[in-house]
Amino acid sequence: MTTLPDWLSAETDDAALASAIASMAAAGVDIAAELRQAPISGHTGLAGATNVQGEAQKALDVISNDIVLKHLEANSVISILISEELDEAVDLASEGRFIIATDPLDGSSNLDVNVTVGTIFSVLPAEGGLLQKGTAQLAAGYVAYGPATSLVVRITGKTSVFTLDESGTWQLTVDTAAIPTASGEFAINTARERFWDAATTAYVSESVAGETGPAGKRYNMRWVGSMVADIHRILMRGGIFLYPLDSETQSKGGRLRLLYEANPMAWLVEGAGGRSTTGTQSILDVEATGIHQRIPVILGSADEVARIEGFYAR
Ligand SMILES: O=P(O)(O)OC[C@H]1O[C@](O)(COP(=O)(O)O)[C@@H](O)[C@@H]1O
Ligand SMILES: [Mg+2]
Ligand SMILES: [Mg+2]
Repeated sequence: MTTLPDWLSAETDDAALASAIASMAAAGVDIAAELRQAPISGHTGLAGATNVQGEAQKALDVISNDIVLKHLEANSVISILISEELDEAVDLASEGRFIIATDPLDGSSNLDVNVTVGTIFSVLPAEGGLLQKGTAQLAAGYVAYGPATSLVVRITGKTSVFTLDESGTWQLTVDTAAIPTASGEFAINTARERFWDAATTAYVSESVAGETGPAGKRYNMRWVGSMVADIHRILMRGGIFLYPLDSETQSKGGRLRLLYEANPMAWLVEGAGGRSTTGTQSILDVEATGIHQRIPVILGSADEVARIEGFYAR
């Protein structure tokens, strides 16, 4: 049995980096325990506050953020925490070497219906400052709280998947995730069609036309509404996830956040042989201009990402 500590020591000689990842994995174990009890403890509802993005916080958004903060405060290698739920970056250990950017609870609109949610994190070098490109990441990961609790993690090599066992140990269940190059599954919120740009409209209508259209192949559509769940499906069996820039999100720059949603997911998807783009450039090359910056996100099977890039290039 390969456990997370074995994997970490095989993937990096940097014990401090390994401990930063282990702290996020430990936070995931605690958040999983909260989520299992949430309908009983009554924590699925609103917290009564809004975050810096103007979104109503769920009680579990706040609880998950507090759990992450507790684990990171206890680890002297962590210098700064950036979180979806915190307006400003939080200074932790002054000598710490790493910044963690996190979405402590992704997909929280799915909490009251018992559908998979997640915790996403990115590890950056402290010396690079708050605003770094995705290419500067030292590691990234997410925890998916579904029928099984999964931890997906990558330092700079392969993307691996762990499953939480009954004793609270992360056991390696997929050594090297490999996203199939070709796929017939796309994920997009089609209720936003009236806001889409020409490239997105063309990509989706060609997909929906299936084997009788120009794509010459049948497609299926899936949209969980939790990015972690949609990306986990793509990591395990291929597909493409799209939250493109549209006329409604244009003024904000997009819907999803660069530092703690797009960058870590792009890091993991690319480690599994998939691709990432905003439509016009690699997500990992986007200059960060704010800790809560939003960007358009397209991720997944290489052939499908290339197909939509073709529409953006026209
Ligand atoms: O409401 P929509 O348009 O379906 O958007 C869903 C997307 O928003 C998110 O819920 C945003 O994340 P948070 O729940 O962390 O705010 C993603 O997980 C998901 O992909
Ligand atoms: Mg999110
Ligand atoms: Mg969130």
